[in-house]
Amino acid sequence: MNPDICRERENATFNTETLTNMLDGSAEKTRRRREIESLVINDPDFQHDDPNFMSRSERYDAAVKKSSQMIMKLRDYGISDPEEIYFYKRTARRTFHEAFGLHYTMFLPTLYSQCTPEQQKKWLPLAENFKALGTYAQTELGHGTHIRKLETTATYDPSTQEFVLNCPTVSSIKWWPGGLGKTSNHAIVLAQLYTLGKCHGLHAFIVPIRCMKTHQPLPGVTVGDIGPKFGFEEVDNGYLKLENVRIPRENMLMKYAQVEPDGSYLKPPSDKLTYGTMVFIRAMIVGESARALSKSCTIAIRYSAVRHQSELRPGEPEPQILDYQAQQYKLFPLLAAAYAFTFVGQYMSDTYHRITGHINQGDFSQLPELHALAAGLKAFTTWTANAGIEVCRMACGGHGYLCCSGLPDIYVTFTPTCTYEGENTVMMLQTARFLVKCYRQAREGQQLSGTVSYLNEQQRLQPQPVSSRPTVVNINDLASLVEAYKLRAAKLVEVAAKSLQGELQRSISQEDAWNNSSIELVRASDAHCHYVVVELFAAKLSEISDTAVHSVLNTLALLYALHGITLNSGDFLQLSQITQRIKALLVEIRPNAVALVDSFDYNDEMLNSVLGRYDGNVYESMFEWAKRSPLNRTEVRSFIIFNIIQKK
Ligand SMILES: CCCCCCCCCCCCCCCCCCCCCC(=O)SCCNC(=O)CCNC(=O)[C@H](O)C(C)(C)COP(=O)(O)OP(=O)(O)OC[C@H]1O[C@@H](n2cnc3c(N)ncnc32)[C@H](O)[C@@H]1OP(=O)(O)O
Ligand SMILES: Cc1cc2nc3c(=O)[nH]c(=O)nc-3n(C[C@H](O)[C@H](O)[C@H](O)COP(=O)(O)OP(=O)(O)OC[C@H]3O[C@@H](n4cnc5c(N)ncnc54)[C@H](O)[C@@H]3O)c2cc1C
Repeated sequence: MNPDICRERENATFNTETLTNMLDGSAEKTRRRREIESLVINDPDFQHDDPNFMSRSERYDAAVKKSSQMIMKLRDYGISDPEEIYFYKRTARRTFHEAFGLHYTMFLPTLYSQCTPEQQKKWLPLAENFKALGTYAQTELGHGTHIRKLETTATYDPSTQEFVLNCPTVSSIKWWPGGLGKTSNHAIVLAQLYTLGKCHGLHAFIVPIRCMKTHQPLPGVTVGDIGPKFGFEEVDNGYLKLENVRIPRENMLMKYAQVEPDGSYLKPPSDKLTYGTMVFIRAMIVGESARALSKSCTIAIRYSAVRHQSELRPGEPEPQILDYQAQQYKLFPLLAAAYAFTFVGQYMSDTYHRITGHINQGDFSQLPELHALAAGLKAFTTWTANAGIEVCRMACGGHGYLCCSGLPDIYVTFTPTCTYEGENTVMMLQTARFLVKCYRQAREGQQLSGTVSYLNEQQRLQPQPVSSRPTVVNINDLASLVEAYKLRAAKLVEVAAKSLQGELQRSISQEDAWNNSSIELVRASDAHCHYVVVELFAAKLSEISDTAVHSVLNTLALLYALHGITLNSGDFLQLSQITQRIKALLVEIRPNAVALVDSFDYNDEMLNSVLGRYDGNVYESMFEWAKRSPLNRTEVRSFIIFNIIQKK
């Protein structure tokens, strides 16, 4: 064990186990999570080669093998609780995606949420037993964001009681779905429904694409892999062209909208229910942001504790790079964000399950808020985490650029979360749409509840000009900082609403007014989400009874809130003390930095980083890793070089 890292742990002011238990929910939950993780870590079947030394095809094959092994083993162990399955899989996957990822994250959830009981009876046993291996095929070459314009059609033929599916143009070819290229034999296809000559918009259909016996593409189906990408090398994101593919009427997901045998159409209670799976994944991605950022911080902070570089004082030994204020300023606000997002992720998951419970009972009243919250927080947390991973990588200097640091893999695997499941700017604009609507309702005297209830105060604040509103009062008091964020959000929602109003007064169309105000609208959403994160972090503190843990998390929460103010200082009144206070907080956090990342409790196998190793023995491991590079298998690799040298 590296002596520096041992000393860091000895000097921590709190018990890491207590904090880990809190993050997991209880000591028992920590015990069970670790038990599940050790099933993977101690399993010789999961000691695969490092994917970085494999070709793309080898990576895909290994990912398929791993996915099928996971299915068998989960069955053998009798693990069926979704959360426990998730723990098992994320340990086995490590930083990467799994070959059957879309089957779990989108195909199955769509079947659970959008099938009638009869459809569930047919499809769930097939899907849960992996006979029907599925993906979610929505995006087309021409459209990913604006899904109302998708071109794939499903036309009902009452004479045979079938839908006929077609991708009529090049731009309508389905493009991107994970697991579509080579793995899946079924797809949930989103298509424009036509019945009795009328288009009823997007609906979801279960489409068999490959033979369940031979795995060959079915007649009318052209399907394949879209080629190498920025990351996701083990995933066969695919294309799909459907030409007169017939499926039975029962293959339309009919929990909400229905097509009767004679072709008559029954409307759903809300046409946005077809978008339900996207809301689910957006809600879950918030927690994924926390995990990607906490892993990156674990690597960068542990490494910064063992890396010595430069001189602080002449003649003295080189200090740990974690002692440089500039290094702390890069990493500790990210560490604080990782904790904040962990709590926000838990909140988002709870909120999703609570509101979907109401939706299942027929109460759709909270759907708009759920959509706005999931869209906004997905965008807010993925943007921050995405940028933060890169900061962590650069904070490791040159070694951060090596794949064995783990950071490049975390980055390329995480960065598409800013794009998939709703491009982030577009998601922020969806949240803004909700906020502006709420703002107008509040102005009309309606009492708002939930995360937007602060907009009720617009009325009270109305006579005051925006610039004279109170701002940060006490920079050491979290409640006061929450208030400052609340006022900033209220102010920026008002600015956006007024911009819209101003544009409309110039008698331009609603749509153009919206486009001309989109910078203000995105800023309003960003401010709203930032407020929600600070609020939830502060609320979490009130649940913590352990004094030492409370104290260190309070320091992190203050840093998160104050750092956010300095990044957006134009929106707050500038307070000269804030930078000084931030510097003091960095000093406070310094002795606990390693213990705070230890509390995330990532074991070495999951972290997969030579720089972030628990024992801090980074240099020995880097050398061992380098020796395994395929280029080192022979001393003379390229005979071209050899020939050149010989000619000289
Ligand atoms: C911890 C333990 C846990 C245990 C369990 C753990 C298990 C799981 C673990 C999971 C780990 C995670 C990792 C994931 C990795 C997976 C890889 C994923 C791969 C990626 C897959 C994909 O990438 S798959 C394609 C996604 N592709 C989009 O994402 C398209 C975006 N594009 C749109 O989504 C629409 O195009 C867009 C823009 C809204 C406009 O839609 P539009 O034109 O129809 O609507 P308008 O804008 O006109 O709005 C009209 C009104 O609809 C309202 N509204 C709109 N949407 C609504 C909605 N969803 N719900 C309610 N209301 C909605 C709106 O608010 C308006 O309301 P109002 O009128 O009242 O104002
Ligand atoms: C790794 C990966 C996996 C994926 N997996 C799947 C999958 O399994 N299934 C599936 O169906 N899809 C999948 N996708 C596709 C993904 O959902 C889309 O790429 C995503 O929804 C964004 O759509 P787009 O590509 O059309 O971007 P575009 O909408 O073309 O975005 C390009 C730019 O235009 C801007 N823009 C677009 N519309 C607006 C607007 N209204 N206002 C302001 N700015 C706007 C955006 O902000 C962005 O800057 C995947 C994508 C990736 C990268």
